[in-house]
This record gives sequence, structure tokens and C-alpha cells, in this order.
Amino acid sequence: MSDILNKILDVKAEEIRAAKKQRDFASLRRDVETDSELRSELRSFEGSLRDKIAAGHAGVIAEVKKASPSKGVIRPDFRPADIAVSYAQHGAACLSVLTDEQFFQGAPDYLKQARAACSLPVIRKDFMVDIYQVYQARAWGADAILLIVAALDHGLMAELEACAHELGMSVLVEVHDSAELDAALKLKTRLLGINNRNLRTFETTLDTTLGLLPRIPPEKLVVTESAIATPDDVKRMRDADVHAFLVGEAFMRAPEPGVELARLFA
Ligand SMILES: O=P(O)(O)OC[C@@H](O)[C@@H](O)c1c[nH]c2ccccc12
Repeated sequence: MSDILNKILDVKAEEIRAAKKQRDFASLRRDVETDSELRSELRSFEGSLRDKIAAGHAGVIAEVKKASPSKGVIRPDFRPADIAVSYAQHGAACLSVLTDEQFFQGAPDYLKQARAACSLPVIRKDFMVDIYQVYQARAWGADAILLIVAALDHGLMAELEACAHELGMSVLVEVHDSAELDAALKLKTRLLGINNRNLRTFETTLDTTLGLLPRIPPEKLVVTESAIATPDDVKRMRDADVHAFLVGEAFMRAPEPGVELARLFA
């Protein structure tokens, strides 16, 4: 199997090896655990989403993404701090910042810049396969991490989740089908992402979210991810009682990303 997800995971393994050589795990961990300022400045990712929804709004996780493997460069004029400010001004609940460099042209620095420019909680959007990356995320200021079920076995996934929770971060677990949902439901996190994009084929359909909904226990907060592009898409989801959204491309292609957010979710 040489699909894109496997390619990405190979590159991740290499990146993590290189990062550990630059800064070993014990020292990274010590720095994160002893930095009381870092801890006190944590922002509640899940709390922010739930607050928006409780107030009757959509809970929008607005993505800061320059490029993707399926679409190439989406936003050539890419200024993360400006994008973050625009999102915050127009009602985003949270930010999602790509930190993967090779496939999404992201960077740790983009996460830091976006977070410093506003007061929204931020998720590190990357392919997490090692505890080291969870500490990295926190060291950069992330308030949440993404765990992709398709990329992880259960034991490792539970370990990454426990580590994130110990550090005070929220965990968004991402699924694409029923078997992945079974695995995700064994975790503690209540944030359940349903990716409408198949990470192996790039195909998208909102039916992925609608199809899995009946199997999701009420305490879970469903986040519909990817391919939300029109007010009609939003309406379809909200009519089905899905109120949390992760949106990237539709915002990134607009001149003023926050204005597009307001338009899509008006
Ligand atoms: O740009 P879109 O179609 O609005 O999608 C956003 C987000 O869901 C997508 O970037 C994403 C969902 N899961 C991921 C996992 C890794 C990288 C990226 C993603």
C-alpha cells in the first residue's frame, strides 16, 4: 500500500527521529512540565466550542492552511497572524493550524504566530504518532491535538490521548468510517471528528457525517470536518443536529477568511 497516508506516516517517522536528535525527549518534556506560564496560559478548546454551541451558534474551528496534498497551494499570500485575527473578529470558536511542512506547507511557527495574534484556542493539525509530538505541540502553545484513527493502533492512540489530557489539552479524534468509529469510541475524549474526506483517496461527501451520526452517543460532540463550502452544506449539517465544523479551504480561498466564515455561517 503506497497511498498518501502511508507516505505521510513514513515521512513523520523520519521527522520525529531528526527532531529527537536536535532536542531529546527528556529535555523537551522537562521544559514543558516545568514551564508554569505555558500551563497557566492554556485555552480551553473544547470549552470554547461548547460555549458557542450553547449560545445557539455554530462552533467553528477555522483552519489556517496554506496548501494540501490534494489541492496544492490554496493560499499563496499566507499570513497566519492576519488570518487568525480575521477569524477571531468574525466569530470562530477555535483555530486549527497545520504544522506539517512537507505535505501541507505548514510550520510550528505558524501555530505560534496565529495563537499570539488572538485569544482563541488552537489545535495542532498534524499526523500524531509519537508522544514526542504531543509535548512539541504543548511547547509551541497548542491547546489541543488531533488523533487520526486511520493512522494509529489503539494502544498508542490511548497513550497519546492520556498524555495530551495530562498536559491539559483537548483531543479531537478523527474517524472516517464505522470501524474507525468503534476505535474512537473507546477513547475518553468527547470531541469526535468525522472527516468527510477519505485520507486515502481524497474523495469527499457530507454523507460520511450523516451516515455515522446514528451510532454516536449523546455525550460526544461531533465535529464535521472537510468539504464544507456553502451555506447549504452548513444547513444540512445543522438540520441533522451537527453544530461543530472544521473548515479550511473555503475560508483560505476567500480574500478575507473571517468574512467568508461569517457569510457561510450567517
Ligand atoms: O479544507 P477543508 O476541506 O475545509 O478541510 C479542513 C480539514 O477538515 C482538513 O484540513 C483535515 C481534516 N483532517 C485532516 C488531517 C490532516 C490534515 C488535514 C485534515
